[in-house]
Order: sequence, then structure tokens, then C-alpha cells
Amino acid sequence: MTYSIENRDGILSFTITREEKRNAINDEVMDGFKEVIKTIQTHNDVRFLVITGKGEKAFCSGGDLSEFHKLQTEQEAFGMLSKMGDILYELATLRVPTIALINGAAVGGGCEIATACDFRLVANHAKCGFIQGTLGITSGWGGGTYLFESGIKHDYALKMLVDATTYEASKLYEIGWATRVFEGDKNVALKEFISSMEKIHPSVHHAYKEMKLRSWNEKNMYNRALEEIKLCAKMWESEAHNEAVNRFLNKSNN
Ligand SMILES: CC[C@@H](C(=O)O)C(=O)SCCNC(=O)CCNC(=O)[C@H](O)C(C)(C)COP(=O)(O)OP(=O)(O)OC[C@H]1O[C@@H](n2cnc3c(N)ncnc32)[C@H](O)[C@@H]1OP(=O)(O)O
Repeated sequence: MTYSIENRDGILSFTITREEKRNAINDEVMDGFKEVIKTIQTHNDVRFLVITGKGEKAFCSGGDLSEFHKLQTEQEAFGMLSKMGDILYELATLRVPTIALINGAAVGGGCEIATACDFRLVANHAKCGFIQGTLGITSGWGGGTYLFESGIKHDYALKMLVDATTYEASKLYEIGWATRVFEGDKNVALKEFISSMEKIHPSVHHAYKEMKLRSWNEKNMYNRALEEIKLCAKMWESEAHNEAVNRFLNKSNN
């Protein structure tokens, strides 16, 4: 299994367990995300969703390039990108607070997943970034659109996208992307972070998340994210992307 789901006293944790691939997303992990979202939509006892990765090296390294590189055409790429794009939209519009517990690197789509969450708790050794530009593509799961609406100053958000590099945790906090930076045990950091929220009745949390949803509906977020996905699908079939992914996949052989 490439993921695990655990419900501990209403705190539902989704952990990607592909350490050897730096917790990259494949179809099975996507299906795990769908399962966890369905659980929240159908069970009233879930109070928080926590997303994290196994180990200390990576939260998530984005789409599994060794699997998704076989998608050659715009249409094939759109199928994969929109599948995860829909998941990210569902994640971003859940009625419970969502927390990305960033235990290590969050790059590419990994950074998009974290951006779609309400809160980002970042380990002090973790580096995060929208590195898609180095692959000749843009963000393709809606994360660029969500970043621009995240409340981060426009120039910081745009710089993060066009730099296409990773930032240290302290920088991520300075620009407002990281909610908190923690040192040591991630579970201790999580417990401390939710301790006051836990005392509040869930209906209050739901009401605030409804406010966010209304604002997202007004801002036409679903369709804006869809435009981002379509554009990325077009770029996916470019030679620049093809060459960059080949370079990445062949680096360990050089
Ligand atoms: C598809 C959607 C698109 C989007 O919408 O955003 C994307 O997500 S594109 C994918 C973007 N991701 C990347 O480009 C991956 C970049 N990976 C890295 O930069 C690094 O791996 C890391 C995450 C910073 C970790 O570095 P490090 O700890 O030094 O590990 P290695 O680089 O040696 O990796 C170990 C192992 O894992 C494989 N790996 C890592 N990421 C991926 C990935 N996304 N897809 C497939 N495989 C991945 C890497 O190839 C190594 O494999 P081996 O050489 O076989 O050990």
C-alpha cells in the first residue's frame, strides 16, 4: 500500500508511504486521497484532516515522473492532471480544517497539495517550492491558482512560481506560506497547533469553512483552476518538458 489512513479521536491522518520515491503521487495515492475525502464527506466524527509523508526526507515530490512520463499527448496529460486537480479542489473545499504537516521536501505537485490545505506546518529542515518551471511546465493541479488566492502578497506568490526553486522554511514563514515552522517531532508540533482549535465545537469550524467556500464560489475558483490544468496539459507535450523529465529520470544513471 502506498498510503495509510488513521483516525485518532477525530483527527484523520493521510500519510503517503512511498519514501523511496520521496512520496511521489501515483494513481493509487490519488485513489487514497479520494477515499479520505469521501470519509470526511460522509462521517460527522472527523474534526481535522492532516496530510503528511512518511520519513523525514519528503512530504511529497509531486507527480511520479517515472509513471506519468508515459503520458505523451495533451489529452493523456489532461486526464491525469484533472483527476488530481479535482481532488485538490475537493480537499480545499472540505468543511473541516485541513493541515499539511510538512515533514520534508514539498516540491512540484507536493507544494500544490500543501497550498490547497488551510494550514502548513513546516519542519525546519524542509525545503519547498513550485519547481515545475524547471520541467518546462507550470503547476498543473490548480495549486498556482490557489497560491494567488492564499493571501500571500502577489509579488511573493508570483516570485515563488517564476523562481521555480525551493525555499528554506524560514523564508517560507517570512513570505506567509508557512503557518508555522517546527523543530523535532512532527506529532508534537501538530498536537500543539490544534490544541486550542480542538476545544471549539465542530459546527463553528464548519461555519468558517462555509465562508471560505462562498468566497471561492464567487471567485470562480474551480474554473480558474481548470484553466491552469488545461494550460499545463498543453505544455506537458512540449519538447522542453520531455527533455527535462528525461534528464531527471536519467540522473541516477549518470
Ligand atoms: C505531475 C504534476 C506536476 C504538478 O502539477 O506540479 C508535478 O508534480 S511535476 C513533478 C515535480 N517533481 C519533481 O520534479 C521531482 C523533483 N524531485 C526532487 O527534486 C528530489 O527528488 C527531492 C524531492 C528534492 C528529494 O531529493 P533527494 O532526497 O536527494 O532524493 P533523490 O532526488 O535522490 O530521489 C530519491 C529517489 O526518488 C525518485 N523521485 C523523487 N521524486 C520523484 C518524482 N516526483 N517522481 C518519480 N521519482 C521521483 C528519484 O528519481 C530517486 O530515485 P532513484 O534514483 O531510483 O533512487
